[in-house]
Formats: sequence, structure tokens, C-alpha cells
Amino acid sequence: MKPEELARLATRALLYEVSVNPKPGLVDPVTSGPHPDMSVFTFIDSSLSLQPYLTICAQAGDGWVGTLPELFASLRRAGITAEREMFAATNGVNTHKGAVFSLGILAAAVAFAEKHADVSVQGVVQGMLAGLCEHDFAGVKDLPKSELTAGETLYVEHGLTGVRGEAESGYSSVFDVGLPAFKASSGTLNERLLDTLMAIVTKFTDTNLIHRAGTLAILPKAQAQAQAVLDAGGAQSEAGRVLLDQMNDDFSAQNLSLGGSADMLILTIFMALVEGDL
Ligand SMILES: CC(C)(COP(=O)(O)OP(=O)(O)OC[C@H]1O[C@@H](n2cnc3c(N)ncnc32)[C@H](O[C@H]2O[C@H](COP(=O)(O)OP(=O)(O)OP(=O)(O)O)[C@@H](O)[C@H]2O)[C@@H]1O)[C@@H](O)C(=O)NCCC(=O)NCCS
Ligand SMILES: Nc1ncnc2[nH]cnc12
Repeated sequence: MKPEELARLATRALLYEVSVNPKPGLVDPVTSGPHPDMSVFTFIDSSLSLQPYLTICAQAGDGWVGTLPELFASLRRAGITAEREMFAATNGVNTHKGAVFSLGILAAAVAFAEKHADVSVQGVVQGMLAGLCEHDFAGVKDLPKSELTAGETLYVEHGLTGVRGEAESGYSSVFDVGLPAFKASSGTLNERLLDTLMAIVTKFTDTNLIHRAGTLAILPKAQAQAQAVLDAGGAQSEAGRVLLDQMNDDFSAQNLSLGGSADMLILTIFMALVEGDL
């Protein structure tokens, strides 16, 4: 696939994800949930602003002749510029910070793997990111708390590696959870993507959620709520829909976000589009 075509699939993944509703703890076309500073329109602007960057990432992976860690270093430089452009497109709102990082990596990895028959996409990601946590977290414990990002704070306080750990693992929540769940799902596309999101939430350590809640105890609660939706028959069933609506209301009332899980859904949709399953 041409890099421009891969970037278009990545942009579609961003737009599909925000269109799914009702998504607990997330912006959708009906409600902004616990994100009053964003709406579906902010996400449309943000998604379109990222397409040139996603093309650059796919082009880099497509033509790369250096090592995989060097490929990641080049993406990181492009990512810093893309993050700036995203904030300019959204008037300073953090719509897709996690997706800039993760979707850029995956777009490059898919393009690279398409040119090298002996490697898998997940293997390329792992090759690019070996040692990422060790590198990024070195020295953060010595920094003043006020200078730490949410992810760095959770690492210092609880040893959680967040988006970096998930990425370094080769996005197991996408390849081992999200994609198999999507392939096994049924119903309308909206219902299938809701069930896929719930499957991700049952297994994923969403550090965005933990950061918002201010306690680790939120994680098993959210995982149990998502599992209950699936056990009730998922988004296709009346009982599942009732639980999903309750979960949506709970997350809004408690100002809880599932931003990290949304990013894993974006990556899952992208891979399903790439593999022709969607
Ligand atoms: C490595 C970076 C991602 C930077 O990491 P950093 O330490 O700055 O940030 P984190 O706090 O760790 O997370 C950044 C975003 O990643 C998403 N995320 C969080 N946890 C996870 C997780 N466990 N797995 C995957 N992804 C995760 C999350 O983004 C989503 O949530 C955002 C919306 O939530 P909200 O609470 O509203 O946002 P806040 O900004 O916290 O606002 P308020 O609470 O104040 O209202 C939304 O963006 C979602 O996408 C985290 O926000 C990477 O940025 C980095 O290295 N940057 C340097 C440049 C670079 O490398 N670029 C990429 C090149 S490929
Ligand atoms: N729909 C959404 N709502 C809030 N944060 C997100 N990050 C990615 N998608 C999101």
C-alpha cells in the first residue's frame, strides 16, 4: 500500500473512533462526557491536522534503510511538530496526544513490514521501541513533581509504565485483545466497536483513567463494569445497552476519562482497515 493510502486509513481510524457512541468517559457525536473542552468537531479538526504527519510516518517506514531504533528517533522528531500542529488545530486542547505517538509508530511499522516479508508489524514495533521505558524514565525520579507529566508521575509513584510500556510491549492490548475481539464481534459497526472498546477496557491499564481518578482502585472497577456489559450480551443486547448507558453516566458524573483505551481502539481500527477486516 502507498504511504498516502496508509495515512488515509489512519485518519479514517481516528474519525471512526470518535463517531462510536455511547462511549463511556469519551467524546462522541452525542456527548462530550468528561471532556467539556472538546466536541466531535474538535476531533474532526484534530484528525485532519494529523494526516500530513501520518503520511510522513508511513513514508519513513516505507523507505527506511537504517536500524529500527533510528526509525523511531526520526518519528519522535516528526511527532513533536505534529503535536504542536494538533494543539494549533484544537485551540490548545489535548485530543490526540497519545494517538500522535502510537498511530505514528504503527503507521511506520505497517509500511516497514509491507516492504520486509520476514517481519511482523508487532515485531517491527518491538524492534523500534526496545529500551523505551528505561530511556524515558531514567532520571524522572529526581525531577520536581511539578515538572512531571501524568504518565511520569504514575511511574514515579506506582511504577506504572503507561503508554510507553504498552508501546514497548508491541501494543499487546491491540494485537492480543482489540483485534481478536473485533474479529469475533457481531452486529452493526457501531455495536462491534463498542464491544471491542469494552474488551480493551477489561484488560488494559488505562493510566489516563488512573490519573483522572487519583487512585489505582478505579481500574478493577472500570474493568468489572466493562466485563458486565459484555456478559450481558454487549452493545447489541437491551441489557448490555442499559449497562453501557449507566457506565456512560457514571464516567461523566465522576469526571473519569478512558483516553488511553480510546487510543487502543484507534489502533485496532487502523489494523482492521489495513488487514481488510473493515
Ligand atoms: C510518550 C508520549 C505519549 C508522552 O508521554 P507523557 O508522559 O507526556 O504523557 P502521558 O501522560 O503518559 O500520556 C500521554 C497521552 O497518552 C494517552 N495515554 C495515557 N495512558 C495511556 C496508556 N496506558 N496507554 C496508551 N495511551 C495512553 C493519553 O492520551 C489520551 O487521553 C487524552 C485525553 O485525556 P485528558 O485527561 O482529557 O487529557 P489531559 O491532557 O490529561 O487533560 P486534563 O486532564 O488536564 O483535562 C487524549 O490525548 C488521548 O489521546 C495521554 O494524554 C509522547 O507524547 C512523547 O514522547 N512525546 C514526545 C514527542 C513524540 O515522541 N511524538 C510521537 C512520535 S511517534
Ligand atoms: N473520543 C475521545 N475522547 C476523549 N479522548 C480521546 N482520545 C482519543 N479519542 C478520544
